[in-house]
Amino acid sequence: PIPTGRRSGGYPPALWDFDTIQSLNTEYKGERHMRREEDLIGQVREMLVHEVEDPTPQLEFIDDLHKLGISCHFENEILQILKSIYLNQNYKRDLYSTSLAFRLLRQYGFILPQEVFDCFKNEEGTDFKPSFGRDIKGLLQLYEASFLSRKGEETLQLAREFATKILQKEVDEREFATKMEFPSHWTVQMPNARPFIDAYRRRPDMNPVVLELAILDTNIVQAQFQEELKETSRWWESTGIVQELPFVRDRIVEGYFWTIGVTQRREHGYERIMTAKVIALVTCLDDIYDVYGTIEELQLFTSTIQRWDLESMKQLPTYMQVSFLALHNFVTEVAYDTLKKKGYNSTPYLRKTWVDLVESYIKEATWYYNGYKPSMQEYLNNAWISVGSMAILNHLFFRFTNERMHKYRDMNRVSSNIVRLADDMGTSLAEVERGDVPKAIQCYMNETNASEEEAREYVRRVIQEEWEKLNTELMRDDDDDDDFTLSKYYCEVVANLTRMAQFIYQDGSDGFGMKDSKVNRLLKETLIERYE
Ligand SMILES: CC1=CC[C@H](N(C)C)CC1
Ligand SMILES: [Mg+2]
Ligand SMILES: [Mg+2]
Ligand SMILES: [Mg+2]
Ligand SMILES: [Mg+2]
Repeated sequence: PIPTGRRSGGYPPALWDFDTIQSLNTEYKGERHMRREEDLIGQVREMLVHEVEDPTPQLEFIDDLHKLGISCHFENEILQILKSIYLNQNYKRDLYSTSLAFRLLRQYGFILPQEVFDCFKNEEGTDFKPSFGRDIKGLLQLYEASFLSRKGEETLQLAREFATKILQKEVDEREFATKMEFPSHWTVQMPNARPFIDAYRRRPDMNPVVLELAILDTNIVQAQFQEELKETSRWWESTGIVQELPFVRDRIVEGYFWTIGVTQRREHGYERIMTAKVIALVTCLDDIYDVYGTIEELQLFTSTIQRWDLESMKQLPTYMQVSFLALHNFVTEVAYDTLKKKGYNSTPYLRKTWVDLVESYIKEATWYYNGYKPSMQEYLNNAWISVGSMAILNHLFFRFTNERMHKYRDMNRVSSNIVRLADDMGTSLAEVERGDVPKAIQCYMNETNASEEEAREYVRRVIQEEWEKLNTELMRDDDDDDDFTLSKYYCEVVANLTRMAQFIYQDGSDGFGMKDSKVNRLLKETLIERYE
């Protein structure tokens, strides 16, 4: 056996200490700024009109508002415009306009059929007409639209292949590589808003009122995020986990940053703070099982959590008592808030979430201890749970739906598969190096003798296929929701959690606390530095 326990995860210390976090400040809490923002929102609202001959400029405007991070102020107007385009089918029939309309309509729930692209295909319908190969602007939009495909939509598969083949040659390699990794549909909104504002302000068609609103809004929402981060940091400090478990990743700022990708809606502060706590607890438990606990201690810890009783704690080492009690208190706090808000007791479901998580952890720890190398499928059947996304989704579930659990099962699992694969693409080399169960890349290499690059290519293909399944679930328009809005919010956070994992672990790096990463620069811009 390979002894588990008492290793180091090699994780650098926290980048911000408690006092630094608590001292964060910004002038954008003042009434003056709120009034100016309301005035600018009113002016921009006037620009959103839906009785127009050619809706393409409006579609481009909606796309800009989303990427500038301010679309949430114009939700009703945007839905009105898209609904009228969907009903009147009055978008222009060129490749660019059709592709743009297709993507935005589907993203907002108006499911345009893939047949709208038939007029661009050859007589046999076997491919797109070669003449469209010269329309780079249209091809880029067609490429973007292809990421809205559901299972079995061959025309969109054709569209992606047709566009990719030509764009790879025509468009500057680096720019297209970025587009390949982050098509709009896979791009999370809030952490990317500031780079988009930077680009927008240099555009010849930049609208000064829209720009002023985007700049003001990013500073105002940062003030709100900072207050939520301070509250999260006070909780993290109060658990004493950093003192009692010095080997654990101290990443409360990165954990909170994750949540602004999950939901950027101003009214979801409670959900962001709750999710940041879940991420901190998941990370703490992950490091206990992966790095520090001996196999005997881990077995004891797992049975205490399965029994969920405070009595059996005394058999645990102190560091496990602290983390179990912190977890127990958190679940009690959340269940209490849900009871007050929704009138029912979610404790049994939340408990099961954490029991499922640690049972997936002890399975990996036992595999590692026995030197067992699971097949890719066997590994994933457990690892969609052990990555931790289900802990987040199950806590958010009770805030955003009044539904029965089974309705979202497929969507949850597909999202978690992608989160797991993205996590492994970014972290598994270091984890396996330090000593951890073989992750997706290693499992595939063990199973097929493939090289690491071939394994990464395979994982990227699986992520694409999983997104098609996710799109299929997200666009399922069964109208049995007893509360459509809450269900829409839940579907939104599932898609955004997926996007945020791809963002954090982008280009195969671990953005969760590696200070020189692009992710950390965007974190500082979004949470710490004011935007000039
Ligand atoms: C969704 C999610 C995935 C993996 C993260 N790591 C850091 C444990 C925690 C949150
Ligand atoms: Mg780990
Ligand atoms: Mg782990
Ligand atoms: Mg992990
Ligand atoms: Mg990992």
